[in-house]
Amino acid sequence: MATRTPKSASKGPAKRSTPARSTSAKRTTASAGRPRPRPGASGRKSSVAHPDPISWVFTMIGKLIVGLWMLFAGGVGSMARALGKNARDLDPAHRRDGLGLAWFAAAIVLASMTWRNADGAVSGVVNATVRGVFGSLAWALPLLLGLLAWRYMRHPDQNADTGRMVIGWAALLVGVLGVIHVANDTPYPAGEGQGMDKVSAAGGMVGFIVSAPPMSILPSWITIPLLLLLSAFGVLVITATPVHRIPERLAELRHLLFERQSDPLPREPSRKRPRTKKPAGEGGDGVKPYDTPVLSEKDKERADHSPEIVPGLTDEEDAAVAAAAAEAEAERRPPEPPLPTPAPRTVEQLVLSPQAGPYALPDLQFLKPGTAPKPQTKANTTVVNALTSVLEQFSIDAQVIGFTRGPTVTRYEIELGPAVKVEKVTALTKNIAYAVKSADVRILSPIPGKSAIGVEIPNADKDLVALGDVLRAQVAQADHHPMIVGLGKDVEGRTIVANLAKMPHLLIAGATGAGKSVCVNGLITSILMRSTPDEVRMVLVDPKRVELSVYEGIPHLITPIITNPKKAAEALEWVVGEMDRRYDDLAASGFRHVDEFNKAVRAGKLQPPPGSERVYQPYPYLLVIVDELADLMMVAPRDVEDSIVRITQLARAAGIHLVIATQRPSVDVVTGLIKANVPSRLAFAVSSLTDSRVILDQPGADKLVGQGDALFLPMGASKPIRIQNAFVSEKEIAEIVAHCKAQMQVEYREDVAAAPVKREIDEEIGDDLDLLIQAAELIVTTQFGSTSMLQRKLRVGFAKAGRLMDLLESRNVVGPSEGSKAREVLVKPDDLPGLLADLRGE
Ligand SMILES: Nc1ncnc2c1ncn2[C@@H]1O[C@H](COP(=O)(O)OP(=O)(O)OP(=O)(O)O)[C@@H](O)[C@H]1O
Repeated sequence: MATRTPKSASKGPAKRSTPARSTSAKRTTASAGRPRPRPGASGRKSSVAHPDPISWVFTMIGKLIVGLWMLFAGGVGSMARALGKNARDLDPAHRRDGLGLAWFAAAIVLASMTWRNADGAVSGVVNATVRGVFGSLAWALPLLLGLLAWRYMRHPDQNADTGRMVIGWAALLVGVLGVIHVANDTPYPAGEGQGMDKVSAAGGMVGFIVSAPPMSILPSWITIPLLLLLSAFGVLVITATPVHRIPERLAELRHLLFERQSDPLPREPSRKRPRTKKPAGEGGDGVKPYDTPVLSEKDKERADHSPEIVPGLTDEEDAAVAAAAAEAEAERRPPEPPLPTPAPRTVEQLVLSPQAGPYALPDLQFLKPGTAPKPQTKANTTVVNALTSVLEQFSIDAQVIGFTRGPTVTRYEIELGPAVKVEKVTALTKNIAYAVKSADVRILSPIPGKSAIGVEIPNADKDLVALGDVLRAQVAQADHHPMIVGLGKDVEGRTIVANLAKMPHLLIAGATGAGKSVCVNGLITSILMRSTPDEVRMVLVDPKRVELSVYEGIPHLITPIITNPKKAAEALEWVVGEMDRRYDDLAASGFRHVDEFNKAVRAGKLQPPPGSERVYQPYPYLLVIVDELADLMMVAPRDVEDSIVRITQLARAAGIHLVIATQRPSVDVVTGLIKANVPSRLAFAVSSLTDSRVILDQPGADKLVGQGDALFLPMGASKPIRIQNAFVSEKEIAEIVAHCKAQMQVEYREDVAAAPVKREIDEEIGDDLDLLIQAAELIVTTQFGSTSMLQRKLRVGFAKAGRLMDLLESRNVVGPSEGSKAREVLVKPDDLPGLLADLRGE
C-alpha cells in the first residue's frame, strides 16, 4: 500500500496536462530516493510556486542544448538529403568517374603508406595491417586497386564484369599467397620461433589461413599444386575462359603475339601506329561516310544512362553461345581472301585509234581501303541476353544459337524447339525492338538456307565498306567481265559483286539520303576501273544536274551528260534505235547475242554480205543510267515508259542495259509496266511499307537504317540479300575520272540527244493528202499541235488524227509527242505556202 500512494500521486497530475503540474510530477519522480516532502496541500503548493532554481537552470540549459542539437542535426540532415538528391541527379558517367577516382585516391594513399617507410602512427598501423594480411604481396594491393579504378572508368560498358574480375583476382591472389606461405615454411602468427613478422614476410594472414589447414594434414607437394589450381581458376575467371576453351584461347593468344606482328595488313588498325592511308571518305571530300546532320551523344554514354539489361545468360552459357557462333561462323565464312594482289588486267586492251595508243585502266590504288571488320563485341552479348530474356518472358521454347556480325547489322539466329510456331517469335517484333532498344529490327523467317529465325539489329558502330576493298576481293578479281560492279558486303561480311549484263536491268530506289547517289557512283566507278571505253559505253541521264556532272568528258560517254528531261526522253529513243540496229546485225549474221557476234568479229569470222560496204566492228556494252526517273516521267511519261519497256524487253541480247534510280518509288513513277520489265531491284531505306512493296514487292526496305544499308533482289531471287553498299568518295572519283580522261579524248556521237530519231512512220500519204494539207493548215495557222483538235475540226477518229500527226512530225511540221501536252509547232505561219507546196509535191 505504501508504494501505491506516491504512484497514484505522480500519475494524477501527469494525466492532467498542465505544464506546471507535469513539471512537478517529473520532479516528484526525479526526486525518488531523496527525503520525500510531507504529503499535504501545502507541500504540493510550495513545489509549484517555488521551483528549485538550480534544477531549473540545468533544465533550461539541457533544453537549449537539445534544441541546438536538433537544429544542427536537422540542418545537416537536410543538407545531406539535398546533396544526395543532387548526387542522384548527377550524370551516371560523373558518378561512375567519382567512384573510380575515389578508388584511385585510395590506391595512391595505400601505396604511399606501404611502398615507403612512412613514419607516423596511422601509416605504421596501416602498413603493419596490410603487410600482416597480404604478406609479401602487400605491394601489389595498390596496383590492383588502381587497375580496378582504371577499368571501372575506362570500360564502363564492361562494369557488369567487374564482379567477375574481383573474384578472379581474389582467387589468384589467395592461391599465390598460399604458395608463398608454404614456400616460407608456413609460419604461424604465434608460437616459439614464429610470430607476425615472419607471417608478414611470407603469405600474410591470407596465406596462412589458406595454407596452414591443408599443410597440417597434407605434405607440401600436394598442398602447393592445390593452391596453384586455385590460382589457375582465378586466371580462368579473369579471362572468362571455360576449361574446354583453353586450347582455343591459347591459339588466339599465339595469333595475337606472333602472327599478328608478322601480318602486313593488321585487321584492326592500332590507334597508336600512324596510319599510312586514311580510309575512304576521310579526307578533304565533300561526302563523308555515315555523315549525319544529327548531333547525338555516343552510344556508350547512352548505355550508362539506361538501366541494366535484364539478367541473362551465365558466363558458361555466354561462352557457349559465343563458341557456337564462332564455330558456325568458321563453317559459313569462306576462307579470308588473300591479300590483294595487283589486279590482273582484262585480257583485251583494245587499241582505239592509232593516235590514242593503248588504254590503261586506273590503278586499284586510287580506291582507298575501308575499316577492318570489328570483332563481336560486348554489345552482341547484351542483345543475346535481351533476346533470351524476351523468349523466356513469353515462355517460348526457343534459343538464341548464335549471331553473325555484318558491317551495318548483326543477325541473331533463333532456333525453335519442337512444335513451336514461327509466328510466336515473329509476333514479338515490337517486344524485341523494345528489349534491344532499336526501332529498326527486321525479322527473317527463316534465314535462307537455315532452320532458324533471323533477327537483324543495327550495329551501333558500323564498319565502312569501301569500293576499293570490294573490287580488290578475290571474287571480283576472278571474273574479268567488263560489266562486273562492286555492290558491297552482306550481313555475313561476304563481298557481293554483280554482273550488270546478267541483271540485265536494275531499278534502284530509296528515300533522300539513303545512299542512292553513292551507289550509282559506285556502279559507274566500278565500270571505269574495270573496262575500257571499247568494252563499255555509257549514256548518263542526270536531270538533277549535279549528281553525275563529275563524269563529264570521260571517254566511255557517247553523248554529253543529259540533264534536260526532254532530251533524255529523246536519248532513250535513240537507245531504242541503237537496239534495233544491233538486232538487225544479229539477225543478218545469225547470232543470238552480241557477245557471240563480237567474238566472231574479233576472230575475223564474220564477213559483210556481198556488195555491202559495211565493216563489222565489235559492239561495246551500252550502259544507260538514269539518275532520277521521276523527273523524266513528269515530262513525257508515255514516251519514257514506252522506250524503257522496249529497251528492257529486248535489249539484253543487244548488250544494252538500263540502271534506273529514283527517289520516289510511287506507282506513277515506277509503273507496273516498268516494274514488270526491270527484274533486278536494289532498295535503299524508304519511308513506308508501300514504297518497299513498290520496289521489292515485299516489305523490308522500310526497316533499313539508311546510309548504304540496302536490300538487293537480283533477277530470279525470291528473297532479297541485305547488303551494306560500298562507299566511294568524291575525291576517289575525281582522281579516277582524271585518269580516264588523260587516257583518251571523249568522242561524242552527235545523233543521240541532239537530233531525235524519227519514228518509222508511214511515208505513203496516199489518199490522206487532202486531210494532211488541212491538218497542216490548221496547226500552222493556230500554232497549236494538238491531236484532239484535229479530231474535232477534221471530224476524224483518234487513229487517223494520230497518223496525220505522225506524218506532220516526219516532215518537221511538229515536234515529237510530249505526252498529253500539245506538240511544238516548228513551222511559222509565214512559211505555210511553201510547206503546202512541198506536201503536194510541187
Ligand atoms: N555505302 C555507304 N557507306 C557509308 N556511308 C554512306 C553510304 N551511302 C551513303 N552514305 C552516307 O549517306 C549520305 C547520303 O547518301 P547519298 O547522297 O547517296 O543519298 P541519296 O539517297 O542519293 O540522297 P539524294 O537522293 O538526296 O541525293 C552520304 O553523304 C554518306 O554520308
